Amino acid sequence: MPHYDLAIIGSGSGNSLITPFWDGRRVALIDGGVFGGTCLNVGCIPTKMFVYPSGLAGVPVEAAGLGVDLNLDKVHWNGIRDRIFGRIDAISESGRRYRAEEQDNVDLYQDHVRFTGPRSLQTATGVEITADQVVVAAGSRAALPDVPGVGLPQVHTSDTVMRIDGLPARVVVVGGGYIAAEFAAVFSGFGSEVTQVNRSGRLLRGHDDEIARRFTAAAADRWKLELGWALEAVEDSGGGTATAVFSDGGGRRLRVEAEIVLMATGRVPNTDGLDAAAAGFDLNDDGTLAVDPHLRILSGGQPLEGVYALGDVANPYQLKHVANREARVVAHNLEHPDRLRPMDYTAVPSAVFSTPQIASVGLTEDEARSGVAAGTEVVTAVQEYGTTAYGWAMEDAEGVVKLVAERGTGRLLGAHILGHEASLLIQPLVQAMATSVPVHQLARGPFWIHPALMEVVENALLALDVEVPEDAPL
Ligand SMILES: Cc1cc2nc3c(=O)[nH]c(=O)nc-3n(C[C@H](O)[C@H](O)[C@H](O)COP(=O)(O)OP(=O)(O)OC[C@H]3O[C@@H](n4cnc5c(N)ncnc54)[C@H](O)[C@@H]3O)c2cc1C
Ligand SMILES: NC(=O)c1ccc[n+]([C@@H]2O[C@H](COP(=O)([O-])OP(=O)(O)OC[C@H]3O[C@@H](n4cnc5c(N)ncnc54)[C@H](O)[C@@H]3O)[C@@H](O)[C@H]2O)c1
Repeated sequence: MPHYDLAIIGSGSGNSLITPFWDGRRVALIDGGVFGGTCLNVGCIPTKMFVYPSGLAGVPVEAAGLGVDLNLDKVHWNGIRDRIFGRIDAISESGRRYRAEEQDNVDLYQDHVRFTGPRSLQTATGVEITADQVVVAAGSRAALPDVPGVGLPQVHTSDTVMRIDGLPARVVVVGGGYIAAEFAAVFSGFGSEVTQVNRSGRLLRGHDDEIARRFTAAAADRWKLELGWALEAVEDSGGGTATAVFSDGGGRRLRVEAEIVLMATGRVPNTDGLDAAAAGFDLNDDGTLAVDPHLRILSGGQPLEGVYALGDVANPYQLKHVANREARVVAHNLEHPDRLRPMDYTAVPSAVFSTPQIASVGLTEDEARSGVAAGTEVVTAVQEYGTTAYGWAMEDAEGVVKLVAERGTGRLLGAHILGHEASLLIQPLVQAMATSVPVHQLARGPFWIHPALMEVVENALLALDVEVPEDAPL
């Protein structure tokens, strides 16, 4: 039975745990899927590599409003696809080869594995592995609705839809979250006829109401949007197409035929395949592994020494930058068991790379108004891109920055941006929240370049009705 100093389940964020510290120590890296995990192979990276050219395909429409006539001649889907995966597949394979063939101290097991105890594992092919320390970085997977027809070849998840052959004429996108928003924009930008169908009456429901409402309206301007329909079944319509059938719960049916039905209905943590019960691991209600602030897995409410979890299998964010930070914390704690460091989740931002783009950090207005300690006053400011000089240059009628702050202290509680490069514009606000810089200091301390689009953030900060100390920068 091979014994290791460290066993890691998952080669996504888990792969980065193998620092030079482990040279000369024995490490087992175990992954039953494609080497490199979700973000590299089927997640953040390929999606954004489709988002960017899809955005370019939309430039003629934007340019026409500014007096520049451009024509879109053709979208080479297969060429784009092959360029993307030509790069990604090579990175995955070279990472795999490095661990499997070039690092003497690392054994790569390309196999599924389950726990037989907190520090003992068994692979699907029967190899028993034990280790002094263990990290579970097993990620999450797409959750498919339990309806007839989900197994049809026309039905895809984000795992498979990026590799299809040829740009589909019609796509049905089921869901109203991140993945639905991004793929609806990608396919519609490239010219597919997209119908997005969502159960509830609003897209991106976890976001601030103002942003979700504006995004829902913006989406309806760009592609067909059907709200308030629950998926009942997918039927084979013959000729390579399928029909997604939805119900409004009151006897009405919606039938949408398309070449591709994309299920973007959430992701579930991969805890079920690990036999967490055999190891005695505690689970949260959402199925993630329960961990302490040092990211040690809990068993009966107590942390297990040297047994850690990180990423989608252990946090509710399902974001790569969160998994990366957790990996740095776990890497430190594995190497310094006598000086454990906690994970800090202050000001976790996220972005939806749709059209328009959305970025967000901290509390929504509703959360702030219901959650902030009694006696503190919440103030908000909404600033449209179109009120700034750069917004005029763009003729922007959609972009908006919404800020939520505490009046007395000037503490920024949340920031929500919809529009061009929202994921970039939000970063100074993330910085301010992470380092506790109050609104008056951020707005008036640094210079803000004129007339950059970033002025919309400066103006939103200045518009917040917070108390400004007398000695604040002018
Ligand atoms: C379409 C899409 C787009 C996304 N875009 C973004 C984005 O723009 N920005 C962002 O921050 N996040 C994005 N995400 C989320 C991001 O990809 C994940 O949060 C991140 O990849 C999670 O990393 P991880 O290390 O926790 O898990 P993963 O990278 O999923 O790694 C887990 C690995 O564990 C392996 N594994 C699981 N169970 C077992 C087992 N029992 N035995 C052996 N191996 C096992 C799997 O094969 C997998 O390779 C996106 C996700 C998707 C699906
Ligand atoms: N840019 C990014 O950071 C990015 C991009 C993509 C994915 N992600 C991560 O991946 C995770 C998963 O993305 P997602 O979009 O699949 O999940 P999500 O949780 O964002 O949205 C799921 C959607 O599916 C709907 N839904 C769930 N079950 C359904 C059913 N049976 N029938 C119809 N609709 C149903 C929900 O109402 C919701 O609108 C996200 O939470 C996100 O953190 C991040």
